Amino acid sequence: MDPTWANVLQQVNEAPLCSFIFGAVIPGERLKVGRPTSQEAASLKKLTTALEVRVFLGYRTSVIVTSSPTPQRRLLKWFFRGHRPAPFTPPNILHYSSKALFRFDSMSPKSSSRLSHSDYGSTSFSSDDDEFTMMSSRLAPTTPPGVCPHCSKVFEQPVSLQCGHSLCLVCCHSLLVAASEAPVPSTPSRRPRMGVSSYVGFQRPESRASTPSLGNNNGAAYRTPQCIVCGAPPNMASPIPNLELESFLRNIRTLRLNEFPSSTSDFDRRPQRLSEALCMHECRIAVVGARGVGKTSLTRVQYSNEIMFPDLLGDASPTDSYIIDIIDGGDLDESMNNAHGFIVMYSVSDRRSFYEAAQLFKQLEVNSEHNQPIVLVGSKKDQEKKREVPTYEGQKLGRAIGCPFLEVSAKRNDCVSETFSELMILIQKQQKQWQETISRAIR
Ligand SMILES: Nc1nc2c(ncn2[C@@H]2O[C@H](COP(=O)(O)OP(=O)(O)OP(=O)(O)O)[C@@H](O)[C@H]2O)c(=O)[nH]1
Repeated sequence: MDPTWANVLQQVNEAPLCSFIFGAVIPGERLKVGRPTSQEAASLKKLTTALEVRVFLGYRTSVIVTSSPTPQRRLLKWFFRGHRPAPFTPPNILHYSSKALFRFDSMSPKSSSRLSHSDYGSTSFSSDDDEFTMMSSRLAPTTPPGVCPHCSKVFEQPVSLQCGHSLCLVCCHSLLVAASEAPVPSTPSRRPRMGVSSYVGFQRPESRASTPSLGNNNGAAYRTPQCIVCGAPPNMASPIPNLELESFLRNIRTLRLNEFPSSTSDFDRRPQRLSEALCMHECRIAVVGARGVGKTSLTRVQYSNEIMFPDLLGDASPTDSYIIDIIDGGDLDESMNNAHGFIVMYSVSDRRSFYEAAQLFKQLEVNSEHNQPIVLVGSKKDQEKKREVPTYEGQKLGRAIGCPFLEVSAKRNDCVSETFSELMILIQKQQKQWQETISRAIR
């Protein structure tokens, strides 16, 4: 498919209702499309509204449109480069960083997955992200991910309604009770008709009294209330326990960000963050180095590799989840205050950049208040013929300043994930040490 908006629009237009659209702001290598023109954006909005699907698109957006529901697994695998085995397990969908956000929405309300879009909600983009959101106008404002749209608290015993949206069991019950207590508009009594519908309308008075949880509407006994997210009508089928969501919520470690003495105050203030709802860790990694050493390339390759690191962290529990925000270049002074860790880069084919990396270390050592962990990286290791800095010099510098050293190639995707996971391990260790120090001081 030619990666143009005209093509994407055509695909969306032709896609049957059971199709899926995946939108992401990961700078994907395939189907990379630029910002749509206002006309294209308007057409897409019209289409997505008609199809009742929310699409999060933006600059550097990868869009995958498929006309069949079956290749979901393959597409997701492709999307995550096969790093995660099962699609539709919550971690696949929830793992994102503010700069690499993955959204999934099913156009089919009766999706095979019980994990509906409301379970993950919409995540507000930070104002500095050059992105925009197009939503179906028929949908109510969504709650943060993992939060019940009725009580606005993290789900407890979530159950899925027939439309696919979820509520806490208690909320579901109270909505039913409220519906049953609401005055029923006086309508002329209908003559009972033959068939299933007439049976539905009929209920013994004693059974109604004995089941106060059932909502009623002109005599019909409902077990699921009207959906407060999409307005789907009440239903006589019982809600289904959303076991996948429940087990995911159970597994999320409830380690609050504010337990860390790191500079997360700005994140704390952001409303409706995933971390607020589910208490995930947020972590900023600054990639610094001389011009042209490959900072952006490394960042991009890492984002398209895999976004989260729970399975890479050596001694971390498998439920540890980090939202990684990679700061590419940027102001060093600001990074020294904001970042939780640094990747200092030089290019193995540029000796000058090696000297600049050594200078950067000095700056970080002198000026950085938080003593953030650092990883030294020699980039472009694939350029063997142009090499100006031998490996042993990088190792020597790493030893001298006491930080891990790796040579990487963004071009070949060699040692990129390892670099980030190495740094994540150090950051995690440092945060644990801080925590212990604090709890000792409090005791
Ligand atoms: N051969 C090779 N080239 C690379 C690699 N990584 C980056 N490059 C090339 O190096 C050049 C600079 O890459 P960038 O990622 O833009 O470097 P940067 O450090 O972000 O540059 P500035 O933002 O200008 O400081 C580009 O032409 C890349 O294609 C690599 O691993 N191998």
